Amino acid sequence: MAEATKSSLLKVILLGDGGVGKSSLMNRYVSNKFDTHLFHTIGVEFLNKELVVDGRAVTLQIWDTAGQERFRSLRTPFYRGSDCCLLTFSLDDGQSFVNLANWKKEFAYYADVRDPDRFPFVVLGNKVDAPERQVAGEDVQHWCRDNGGHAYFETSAKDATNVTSAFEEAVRRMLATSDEPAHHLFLDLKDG
Ligand SMILES: Nc1nc2c(ncn2[C@@H]2O[C@H](COP(=O)(O)OP(=O)(O)OP(=O)(O)O)[C@@H](O)[C@H]2O)c(=O)[nH]1
Repeated sequence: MAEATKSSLLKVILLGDGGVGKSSLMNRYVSNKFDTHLFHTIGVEFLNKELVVDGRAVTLQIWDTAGQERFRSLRTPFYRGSDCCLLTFSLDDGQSFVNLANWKKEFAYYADVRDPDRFPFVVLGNKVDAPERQVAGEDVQHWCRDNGGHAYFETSAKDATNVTSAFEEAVRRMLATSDEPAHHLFLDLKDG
C-alpha cells in the first residue's frame, strides 16, 4: 500500500499596477491560456495549482488582485497569510516599475510582515515580448539587490516565457523560508 503523501498549501499573491498582466500570468500558469481581451480584476480571484518542486508536493493557491487604485480596499484584506508576494510590473511601462516600492509597502503593512527583508518577494517584469521596452533589466536587478535580494524574472504571459520558472522559484523561496510556517495547512493527496 502506498504511503500517504502530504502536500503543503502555499499562498502566493500577485500585486502590481492595473494592466501589467497579473491575471494573464495566473491564467497562463494554471490553464496555459492567454486572452487579449481581459477585463480589469475587481477585488481578488484565486486558482489552485498542484505541482512538485524538488521532490516536494505543493498545492499553490494563487491570488490575483485588482491593481487599480479604486479597488484598494477590496484587495488589501486578502494579503494576510501569504507565503510569497509576486511584485509585478510591465517592462513597457516605466511607472509600473517605479511603483513597486509602494506595492511592497502596502503588502508589508496589510499582511503584517514584520521584517520585509526576510519575506520571500519575487519580482516579475512582464510583457518581455512587447517591442516598446522602457525598463532596463540592470535597473531592476539593482533594485532587487538593494531591497532584500529578491529574485527577478522577465516573463511573458503572451508567449509563456519564464512563467513556470518564476512560479517554481517562488515555491522554492517559500519552502526555504520556513519548513512549516504557522498557518500552513497540509492536505492528504492520496492514501493508498
Ligand atoms: N504583449 C503582452 N501583453 C500582455 C501580457 N500579459 C498581459 N498582457 C495584456 O495586458 C492587458 C492587461 O492584462 P491583465 O492580465 O488584465 O492585467 P492585470 O495586471 O491583471 O490588470 P488589473 O486586473 O487591472 O490589475 C491585457 O490586454 C493582456 O492581454 C504579456 O506578457 N505580453
